[in-house]
Amino acid sequence: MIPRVLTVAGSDSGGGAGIQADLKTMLALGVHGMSVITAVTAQNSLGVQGAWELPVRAVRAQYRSVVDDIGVQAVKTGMLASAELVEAVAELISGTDAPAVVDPVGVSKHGDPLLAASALDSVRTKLLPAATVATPNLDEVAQLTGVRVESEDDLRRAAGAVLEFGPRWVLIKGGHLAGDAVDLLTDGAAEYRLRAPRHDNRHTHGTGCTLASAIASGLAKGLSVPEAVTEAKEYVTGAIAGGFALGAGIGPVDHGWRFRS
Ligand SMILES: Nc1ncnc2c1ncn2[C@@H]1O[C@H](COP(=O)(O)OP(=O)(O)O)[C@@H](O)[C@H]1O
Ligand SMILES: Cc1ncc(COP(=O)(O)OP(=O)(O)O)c(N)n1
Repeated sequence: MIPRVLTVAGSDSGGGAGIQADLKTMLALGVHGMSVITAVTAQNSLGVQGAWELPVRAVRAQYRSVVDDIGVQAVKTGMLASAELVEAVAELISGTDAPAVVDPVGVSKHGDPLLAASALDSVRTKLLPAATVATPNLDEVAQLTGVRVESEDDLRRAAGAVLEFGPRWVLIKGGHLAGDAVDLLTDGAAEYRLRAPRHDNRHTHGTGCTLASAIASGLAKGLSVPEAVTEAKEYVTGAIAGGFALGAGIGPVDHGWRFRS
């Protein structure tokens, strides 16, 4: 049977990040993608013009509809907007027998907030402990732990600080550093550095969502965490190489790059 992956995230009207990026990634990687929408954003290549979260009961209902009938082999979480939604989703994924990839989305590439400041504590104490893999970027690491990553040498310290909150694995995304795009994956014992050449392409909208969804897709297929992250890194690197100049600002990555080569 086709592996089934559920994304619990916000909608990006521009189609580059959020639910739209997740479902495109899942299609490209050969799994059946399903969605629980937590919030709707009015968003394009220039930023986020508006955001509206859904009631907790609407999120719970979507989740139950999917999990209780269709079933899931992996869950990915993205934009959760508020403390109430973070806590509800943490409870839902904790009660589901499937690995969870938690992308602790804080702000968009343009600096627009996608999570209330009052929700940070719930992310630390409820959501991260429920994660099989947490995938913070450097801004999210700083927000959650206070650790500022200035160079590749700081990645291990950042990973240690996130692991303190209880995820089984952490992938620190070094995409915002200069030089090669280096990410660090560790469970506190094993450590992997995933390195890719930096593509000089400003059209990188949706990189984090794409990477996390690709990891969830690999886990749903039965890959180990290091295998799933390695395959996901290759996929997101190809998507960034093909990023589209759509709109006047930062365009989306190319989720369909493998269909074009
Ligand atoms: N210009 C780039 N070239 C190659 N890889 C990149 C580039 N920018 C980001 N990445 C990679 O994309 C993935 C997502 O990272 P990042 O952009 O930091 O996440 P986020 O979208 O959450 O800010 C990581 O694997 C990172 O190393
Ligand atoms: C609805 C929504 N969810 C998440 C994000 C952030 O996505 P990310 O992949 O980190 O991409 P950038 O915003 O950093 O380009 C979002 N923008 N919208």
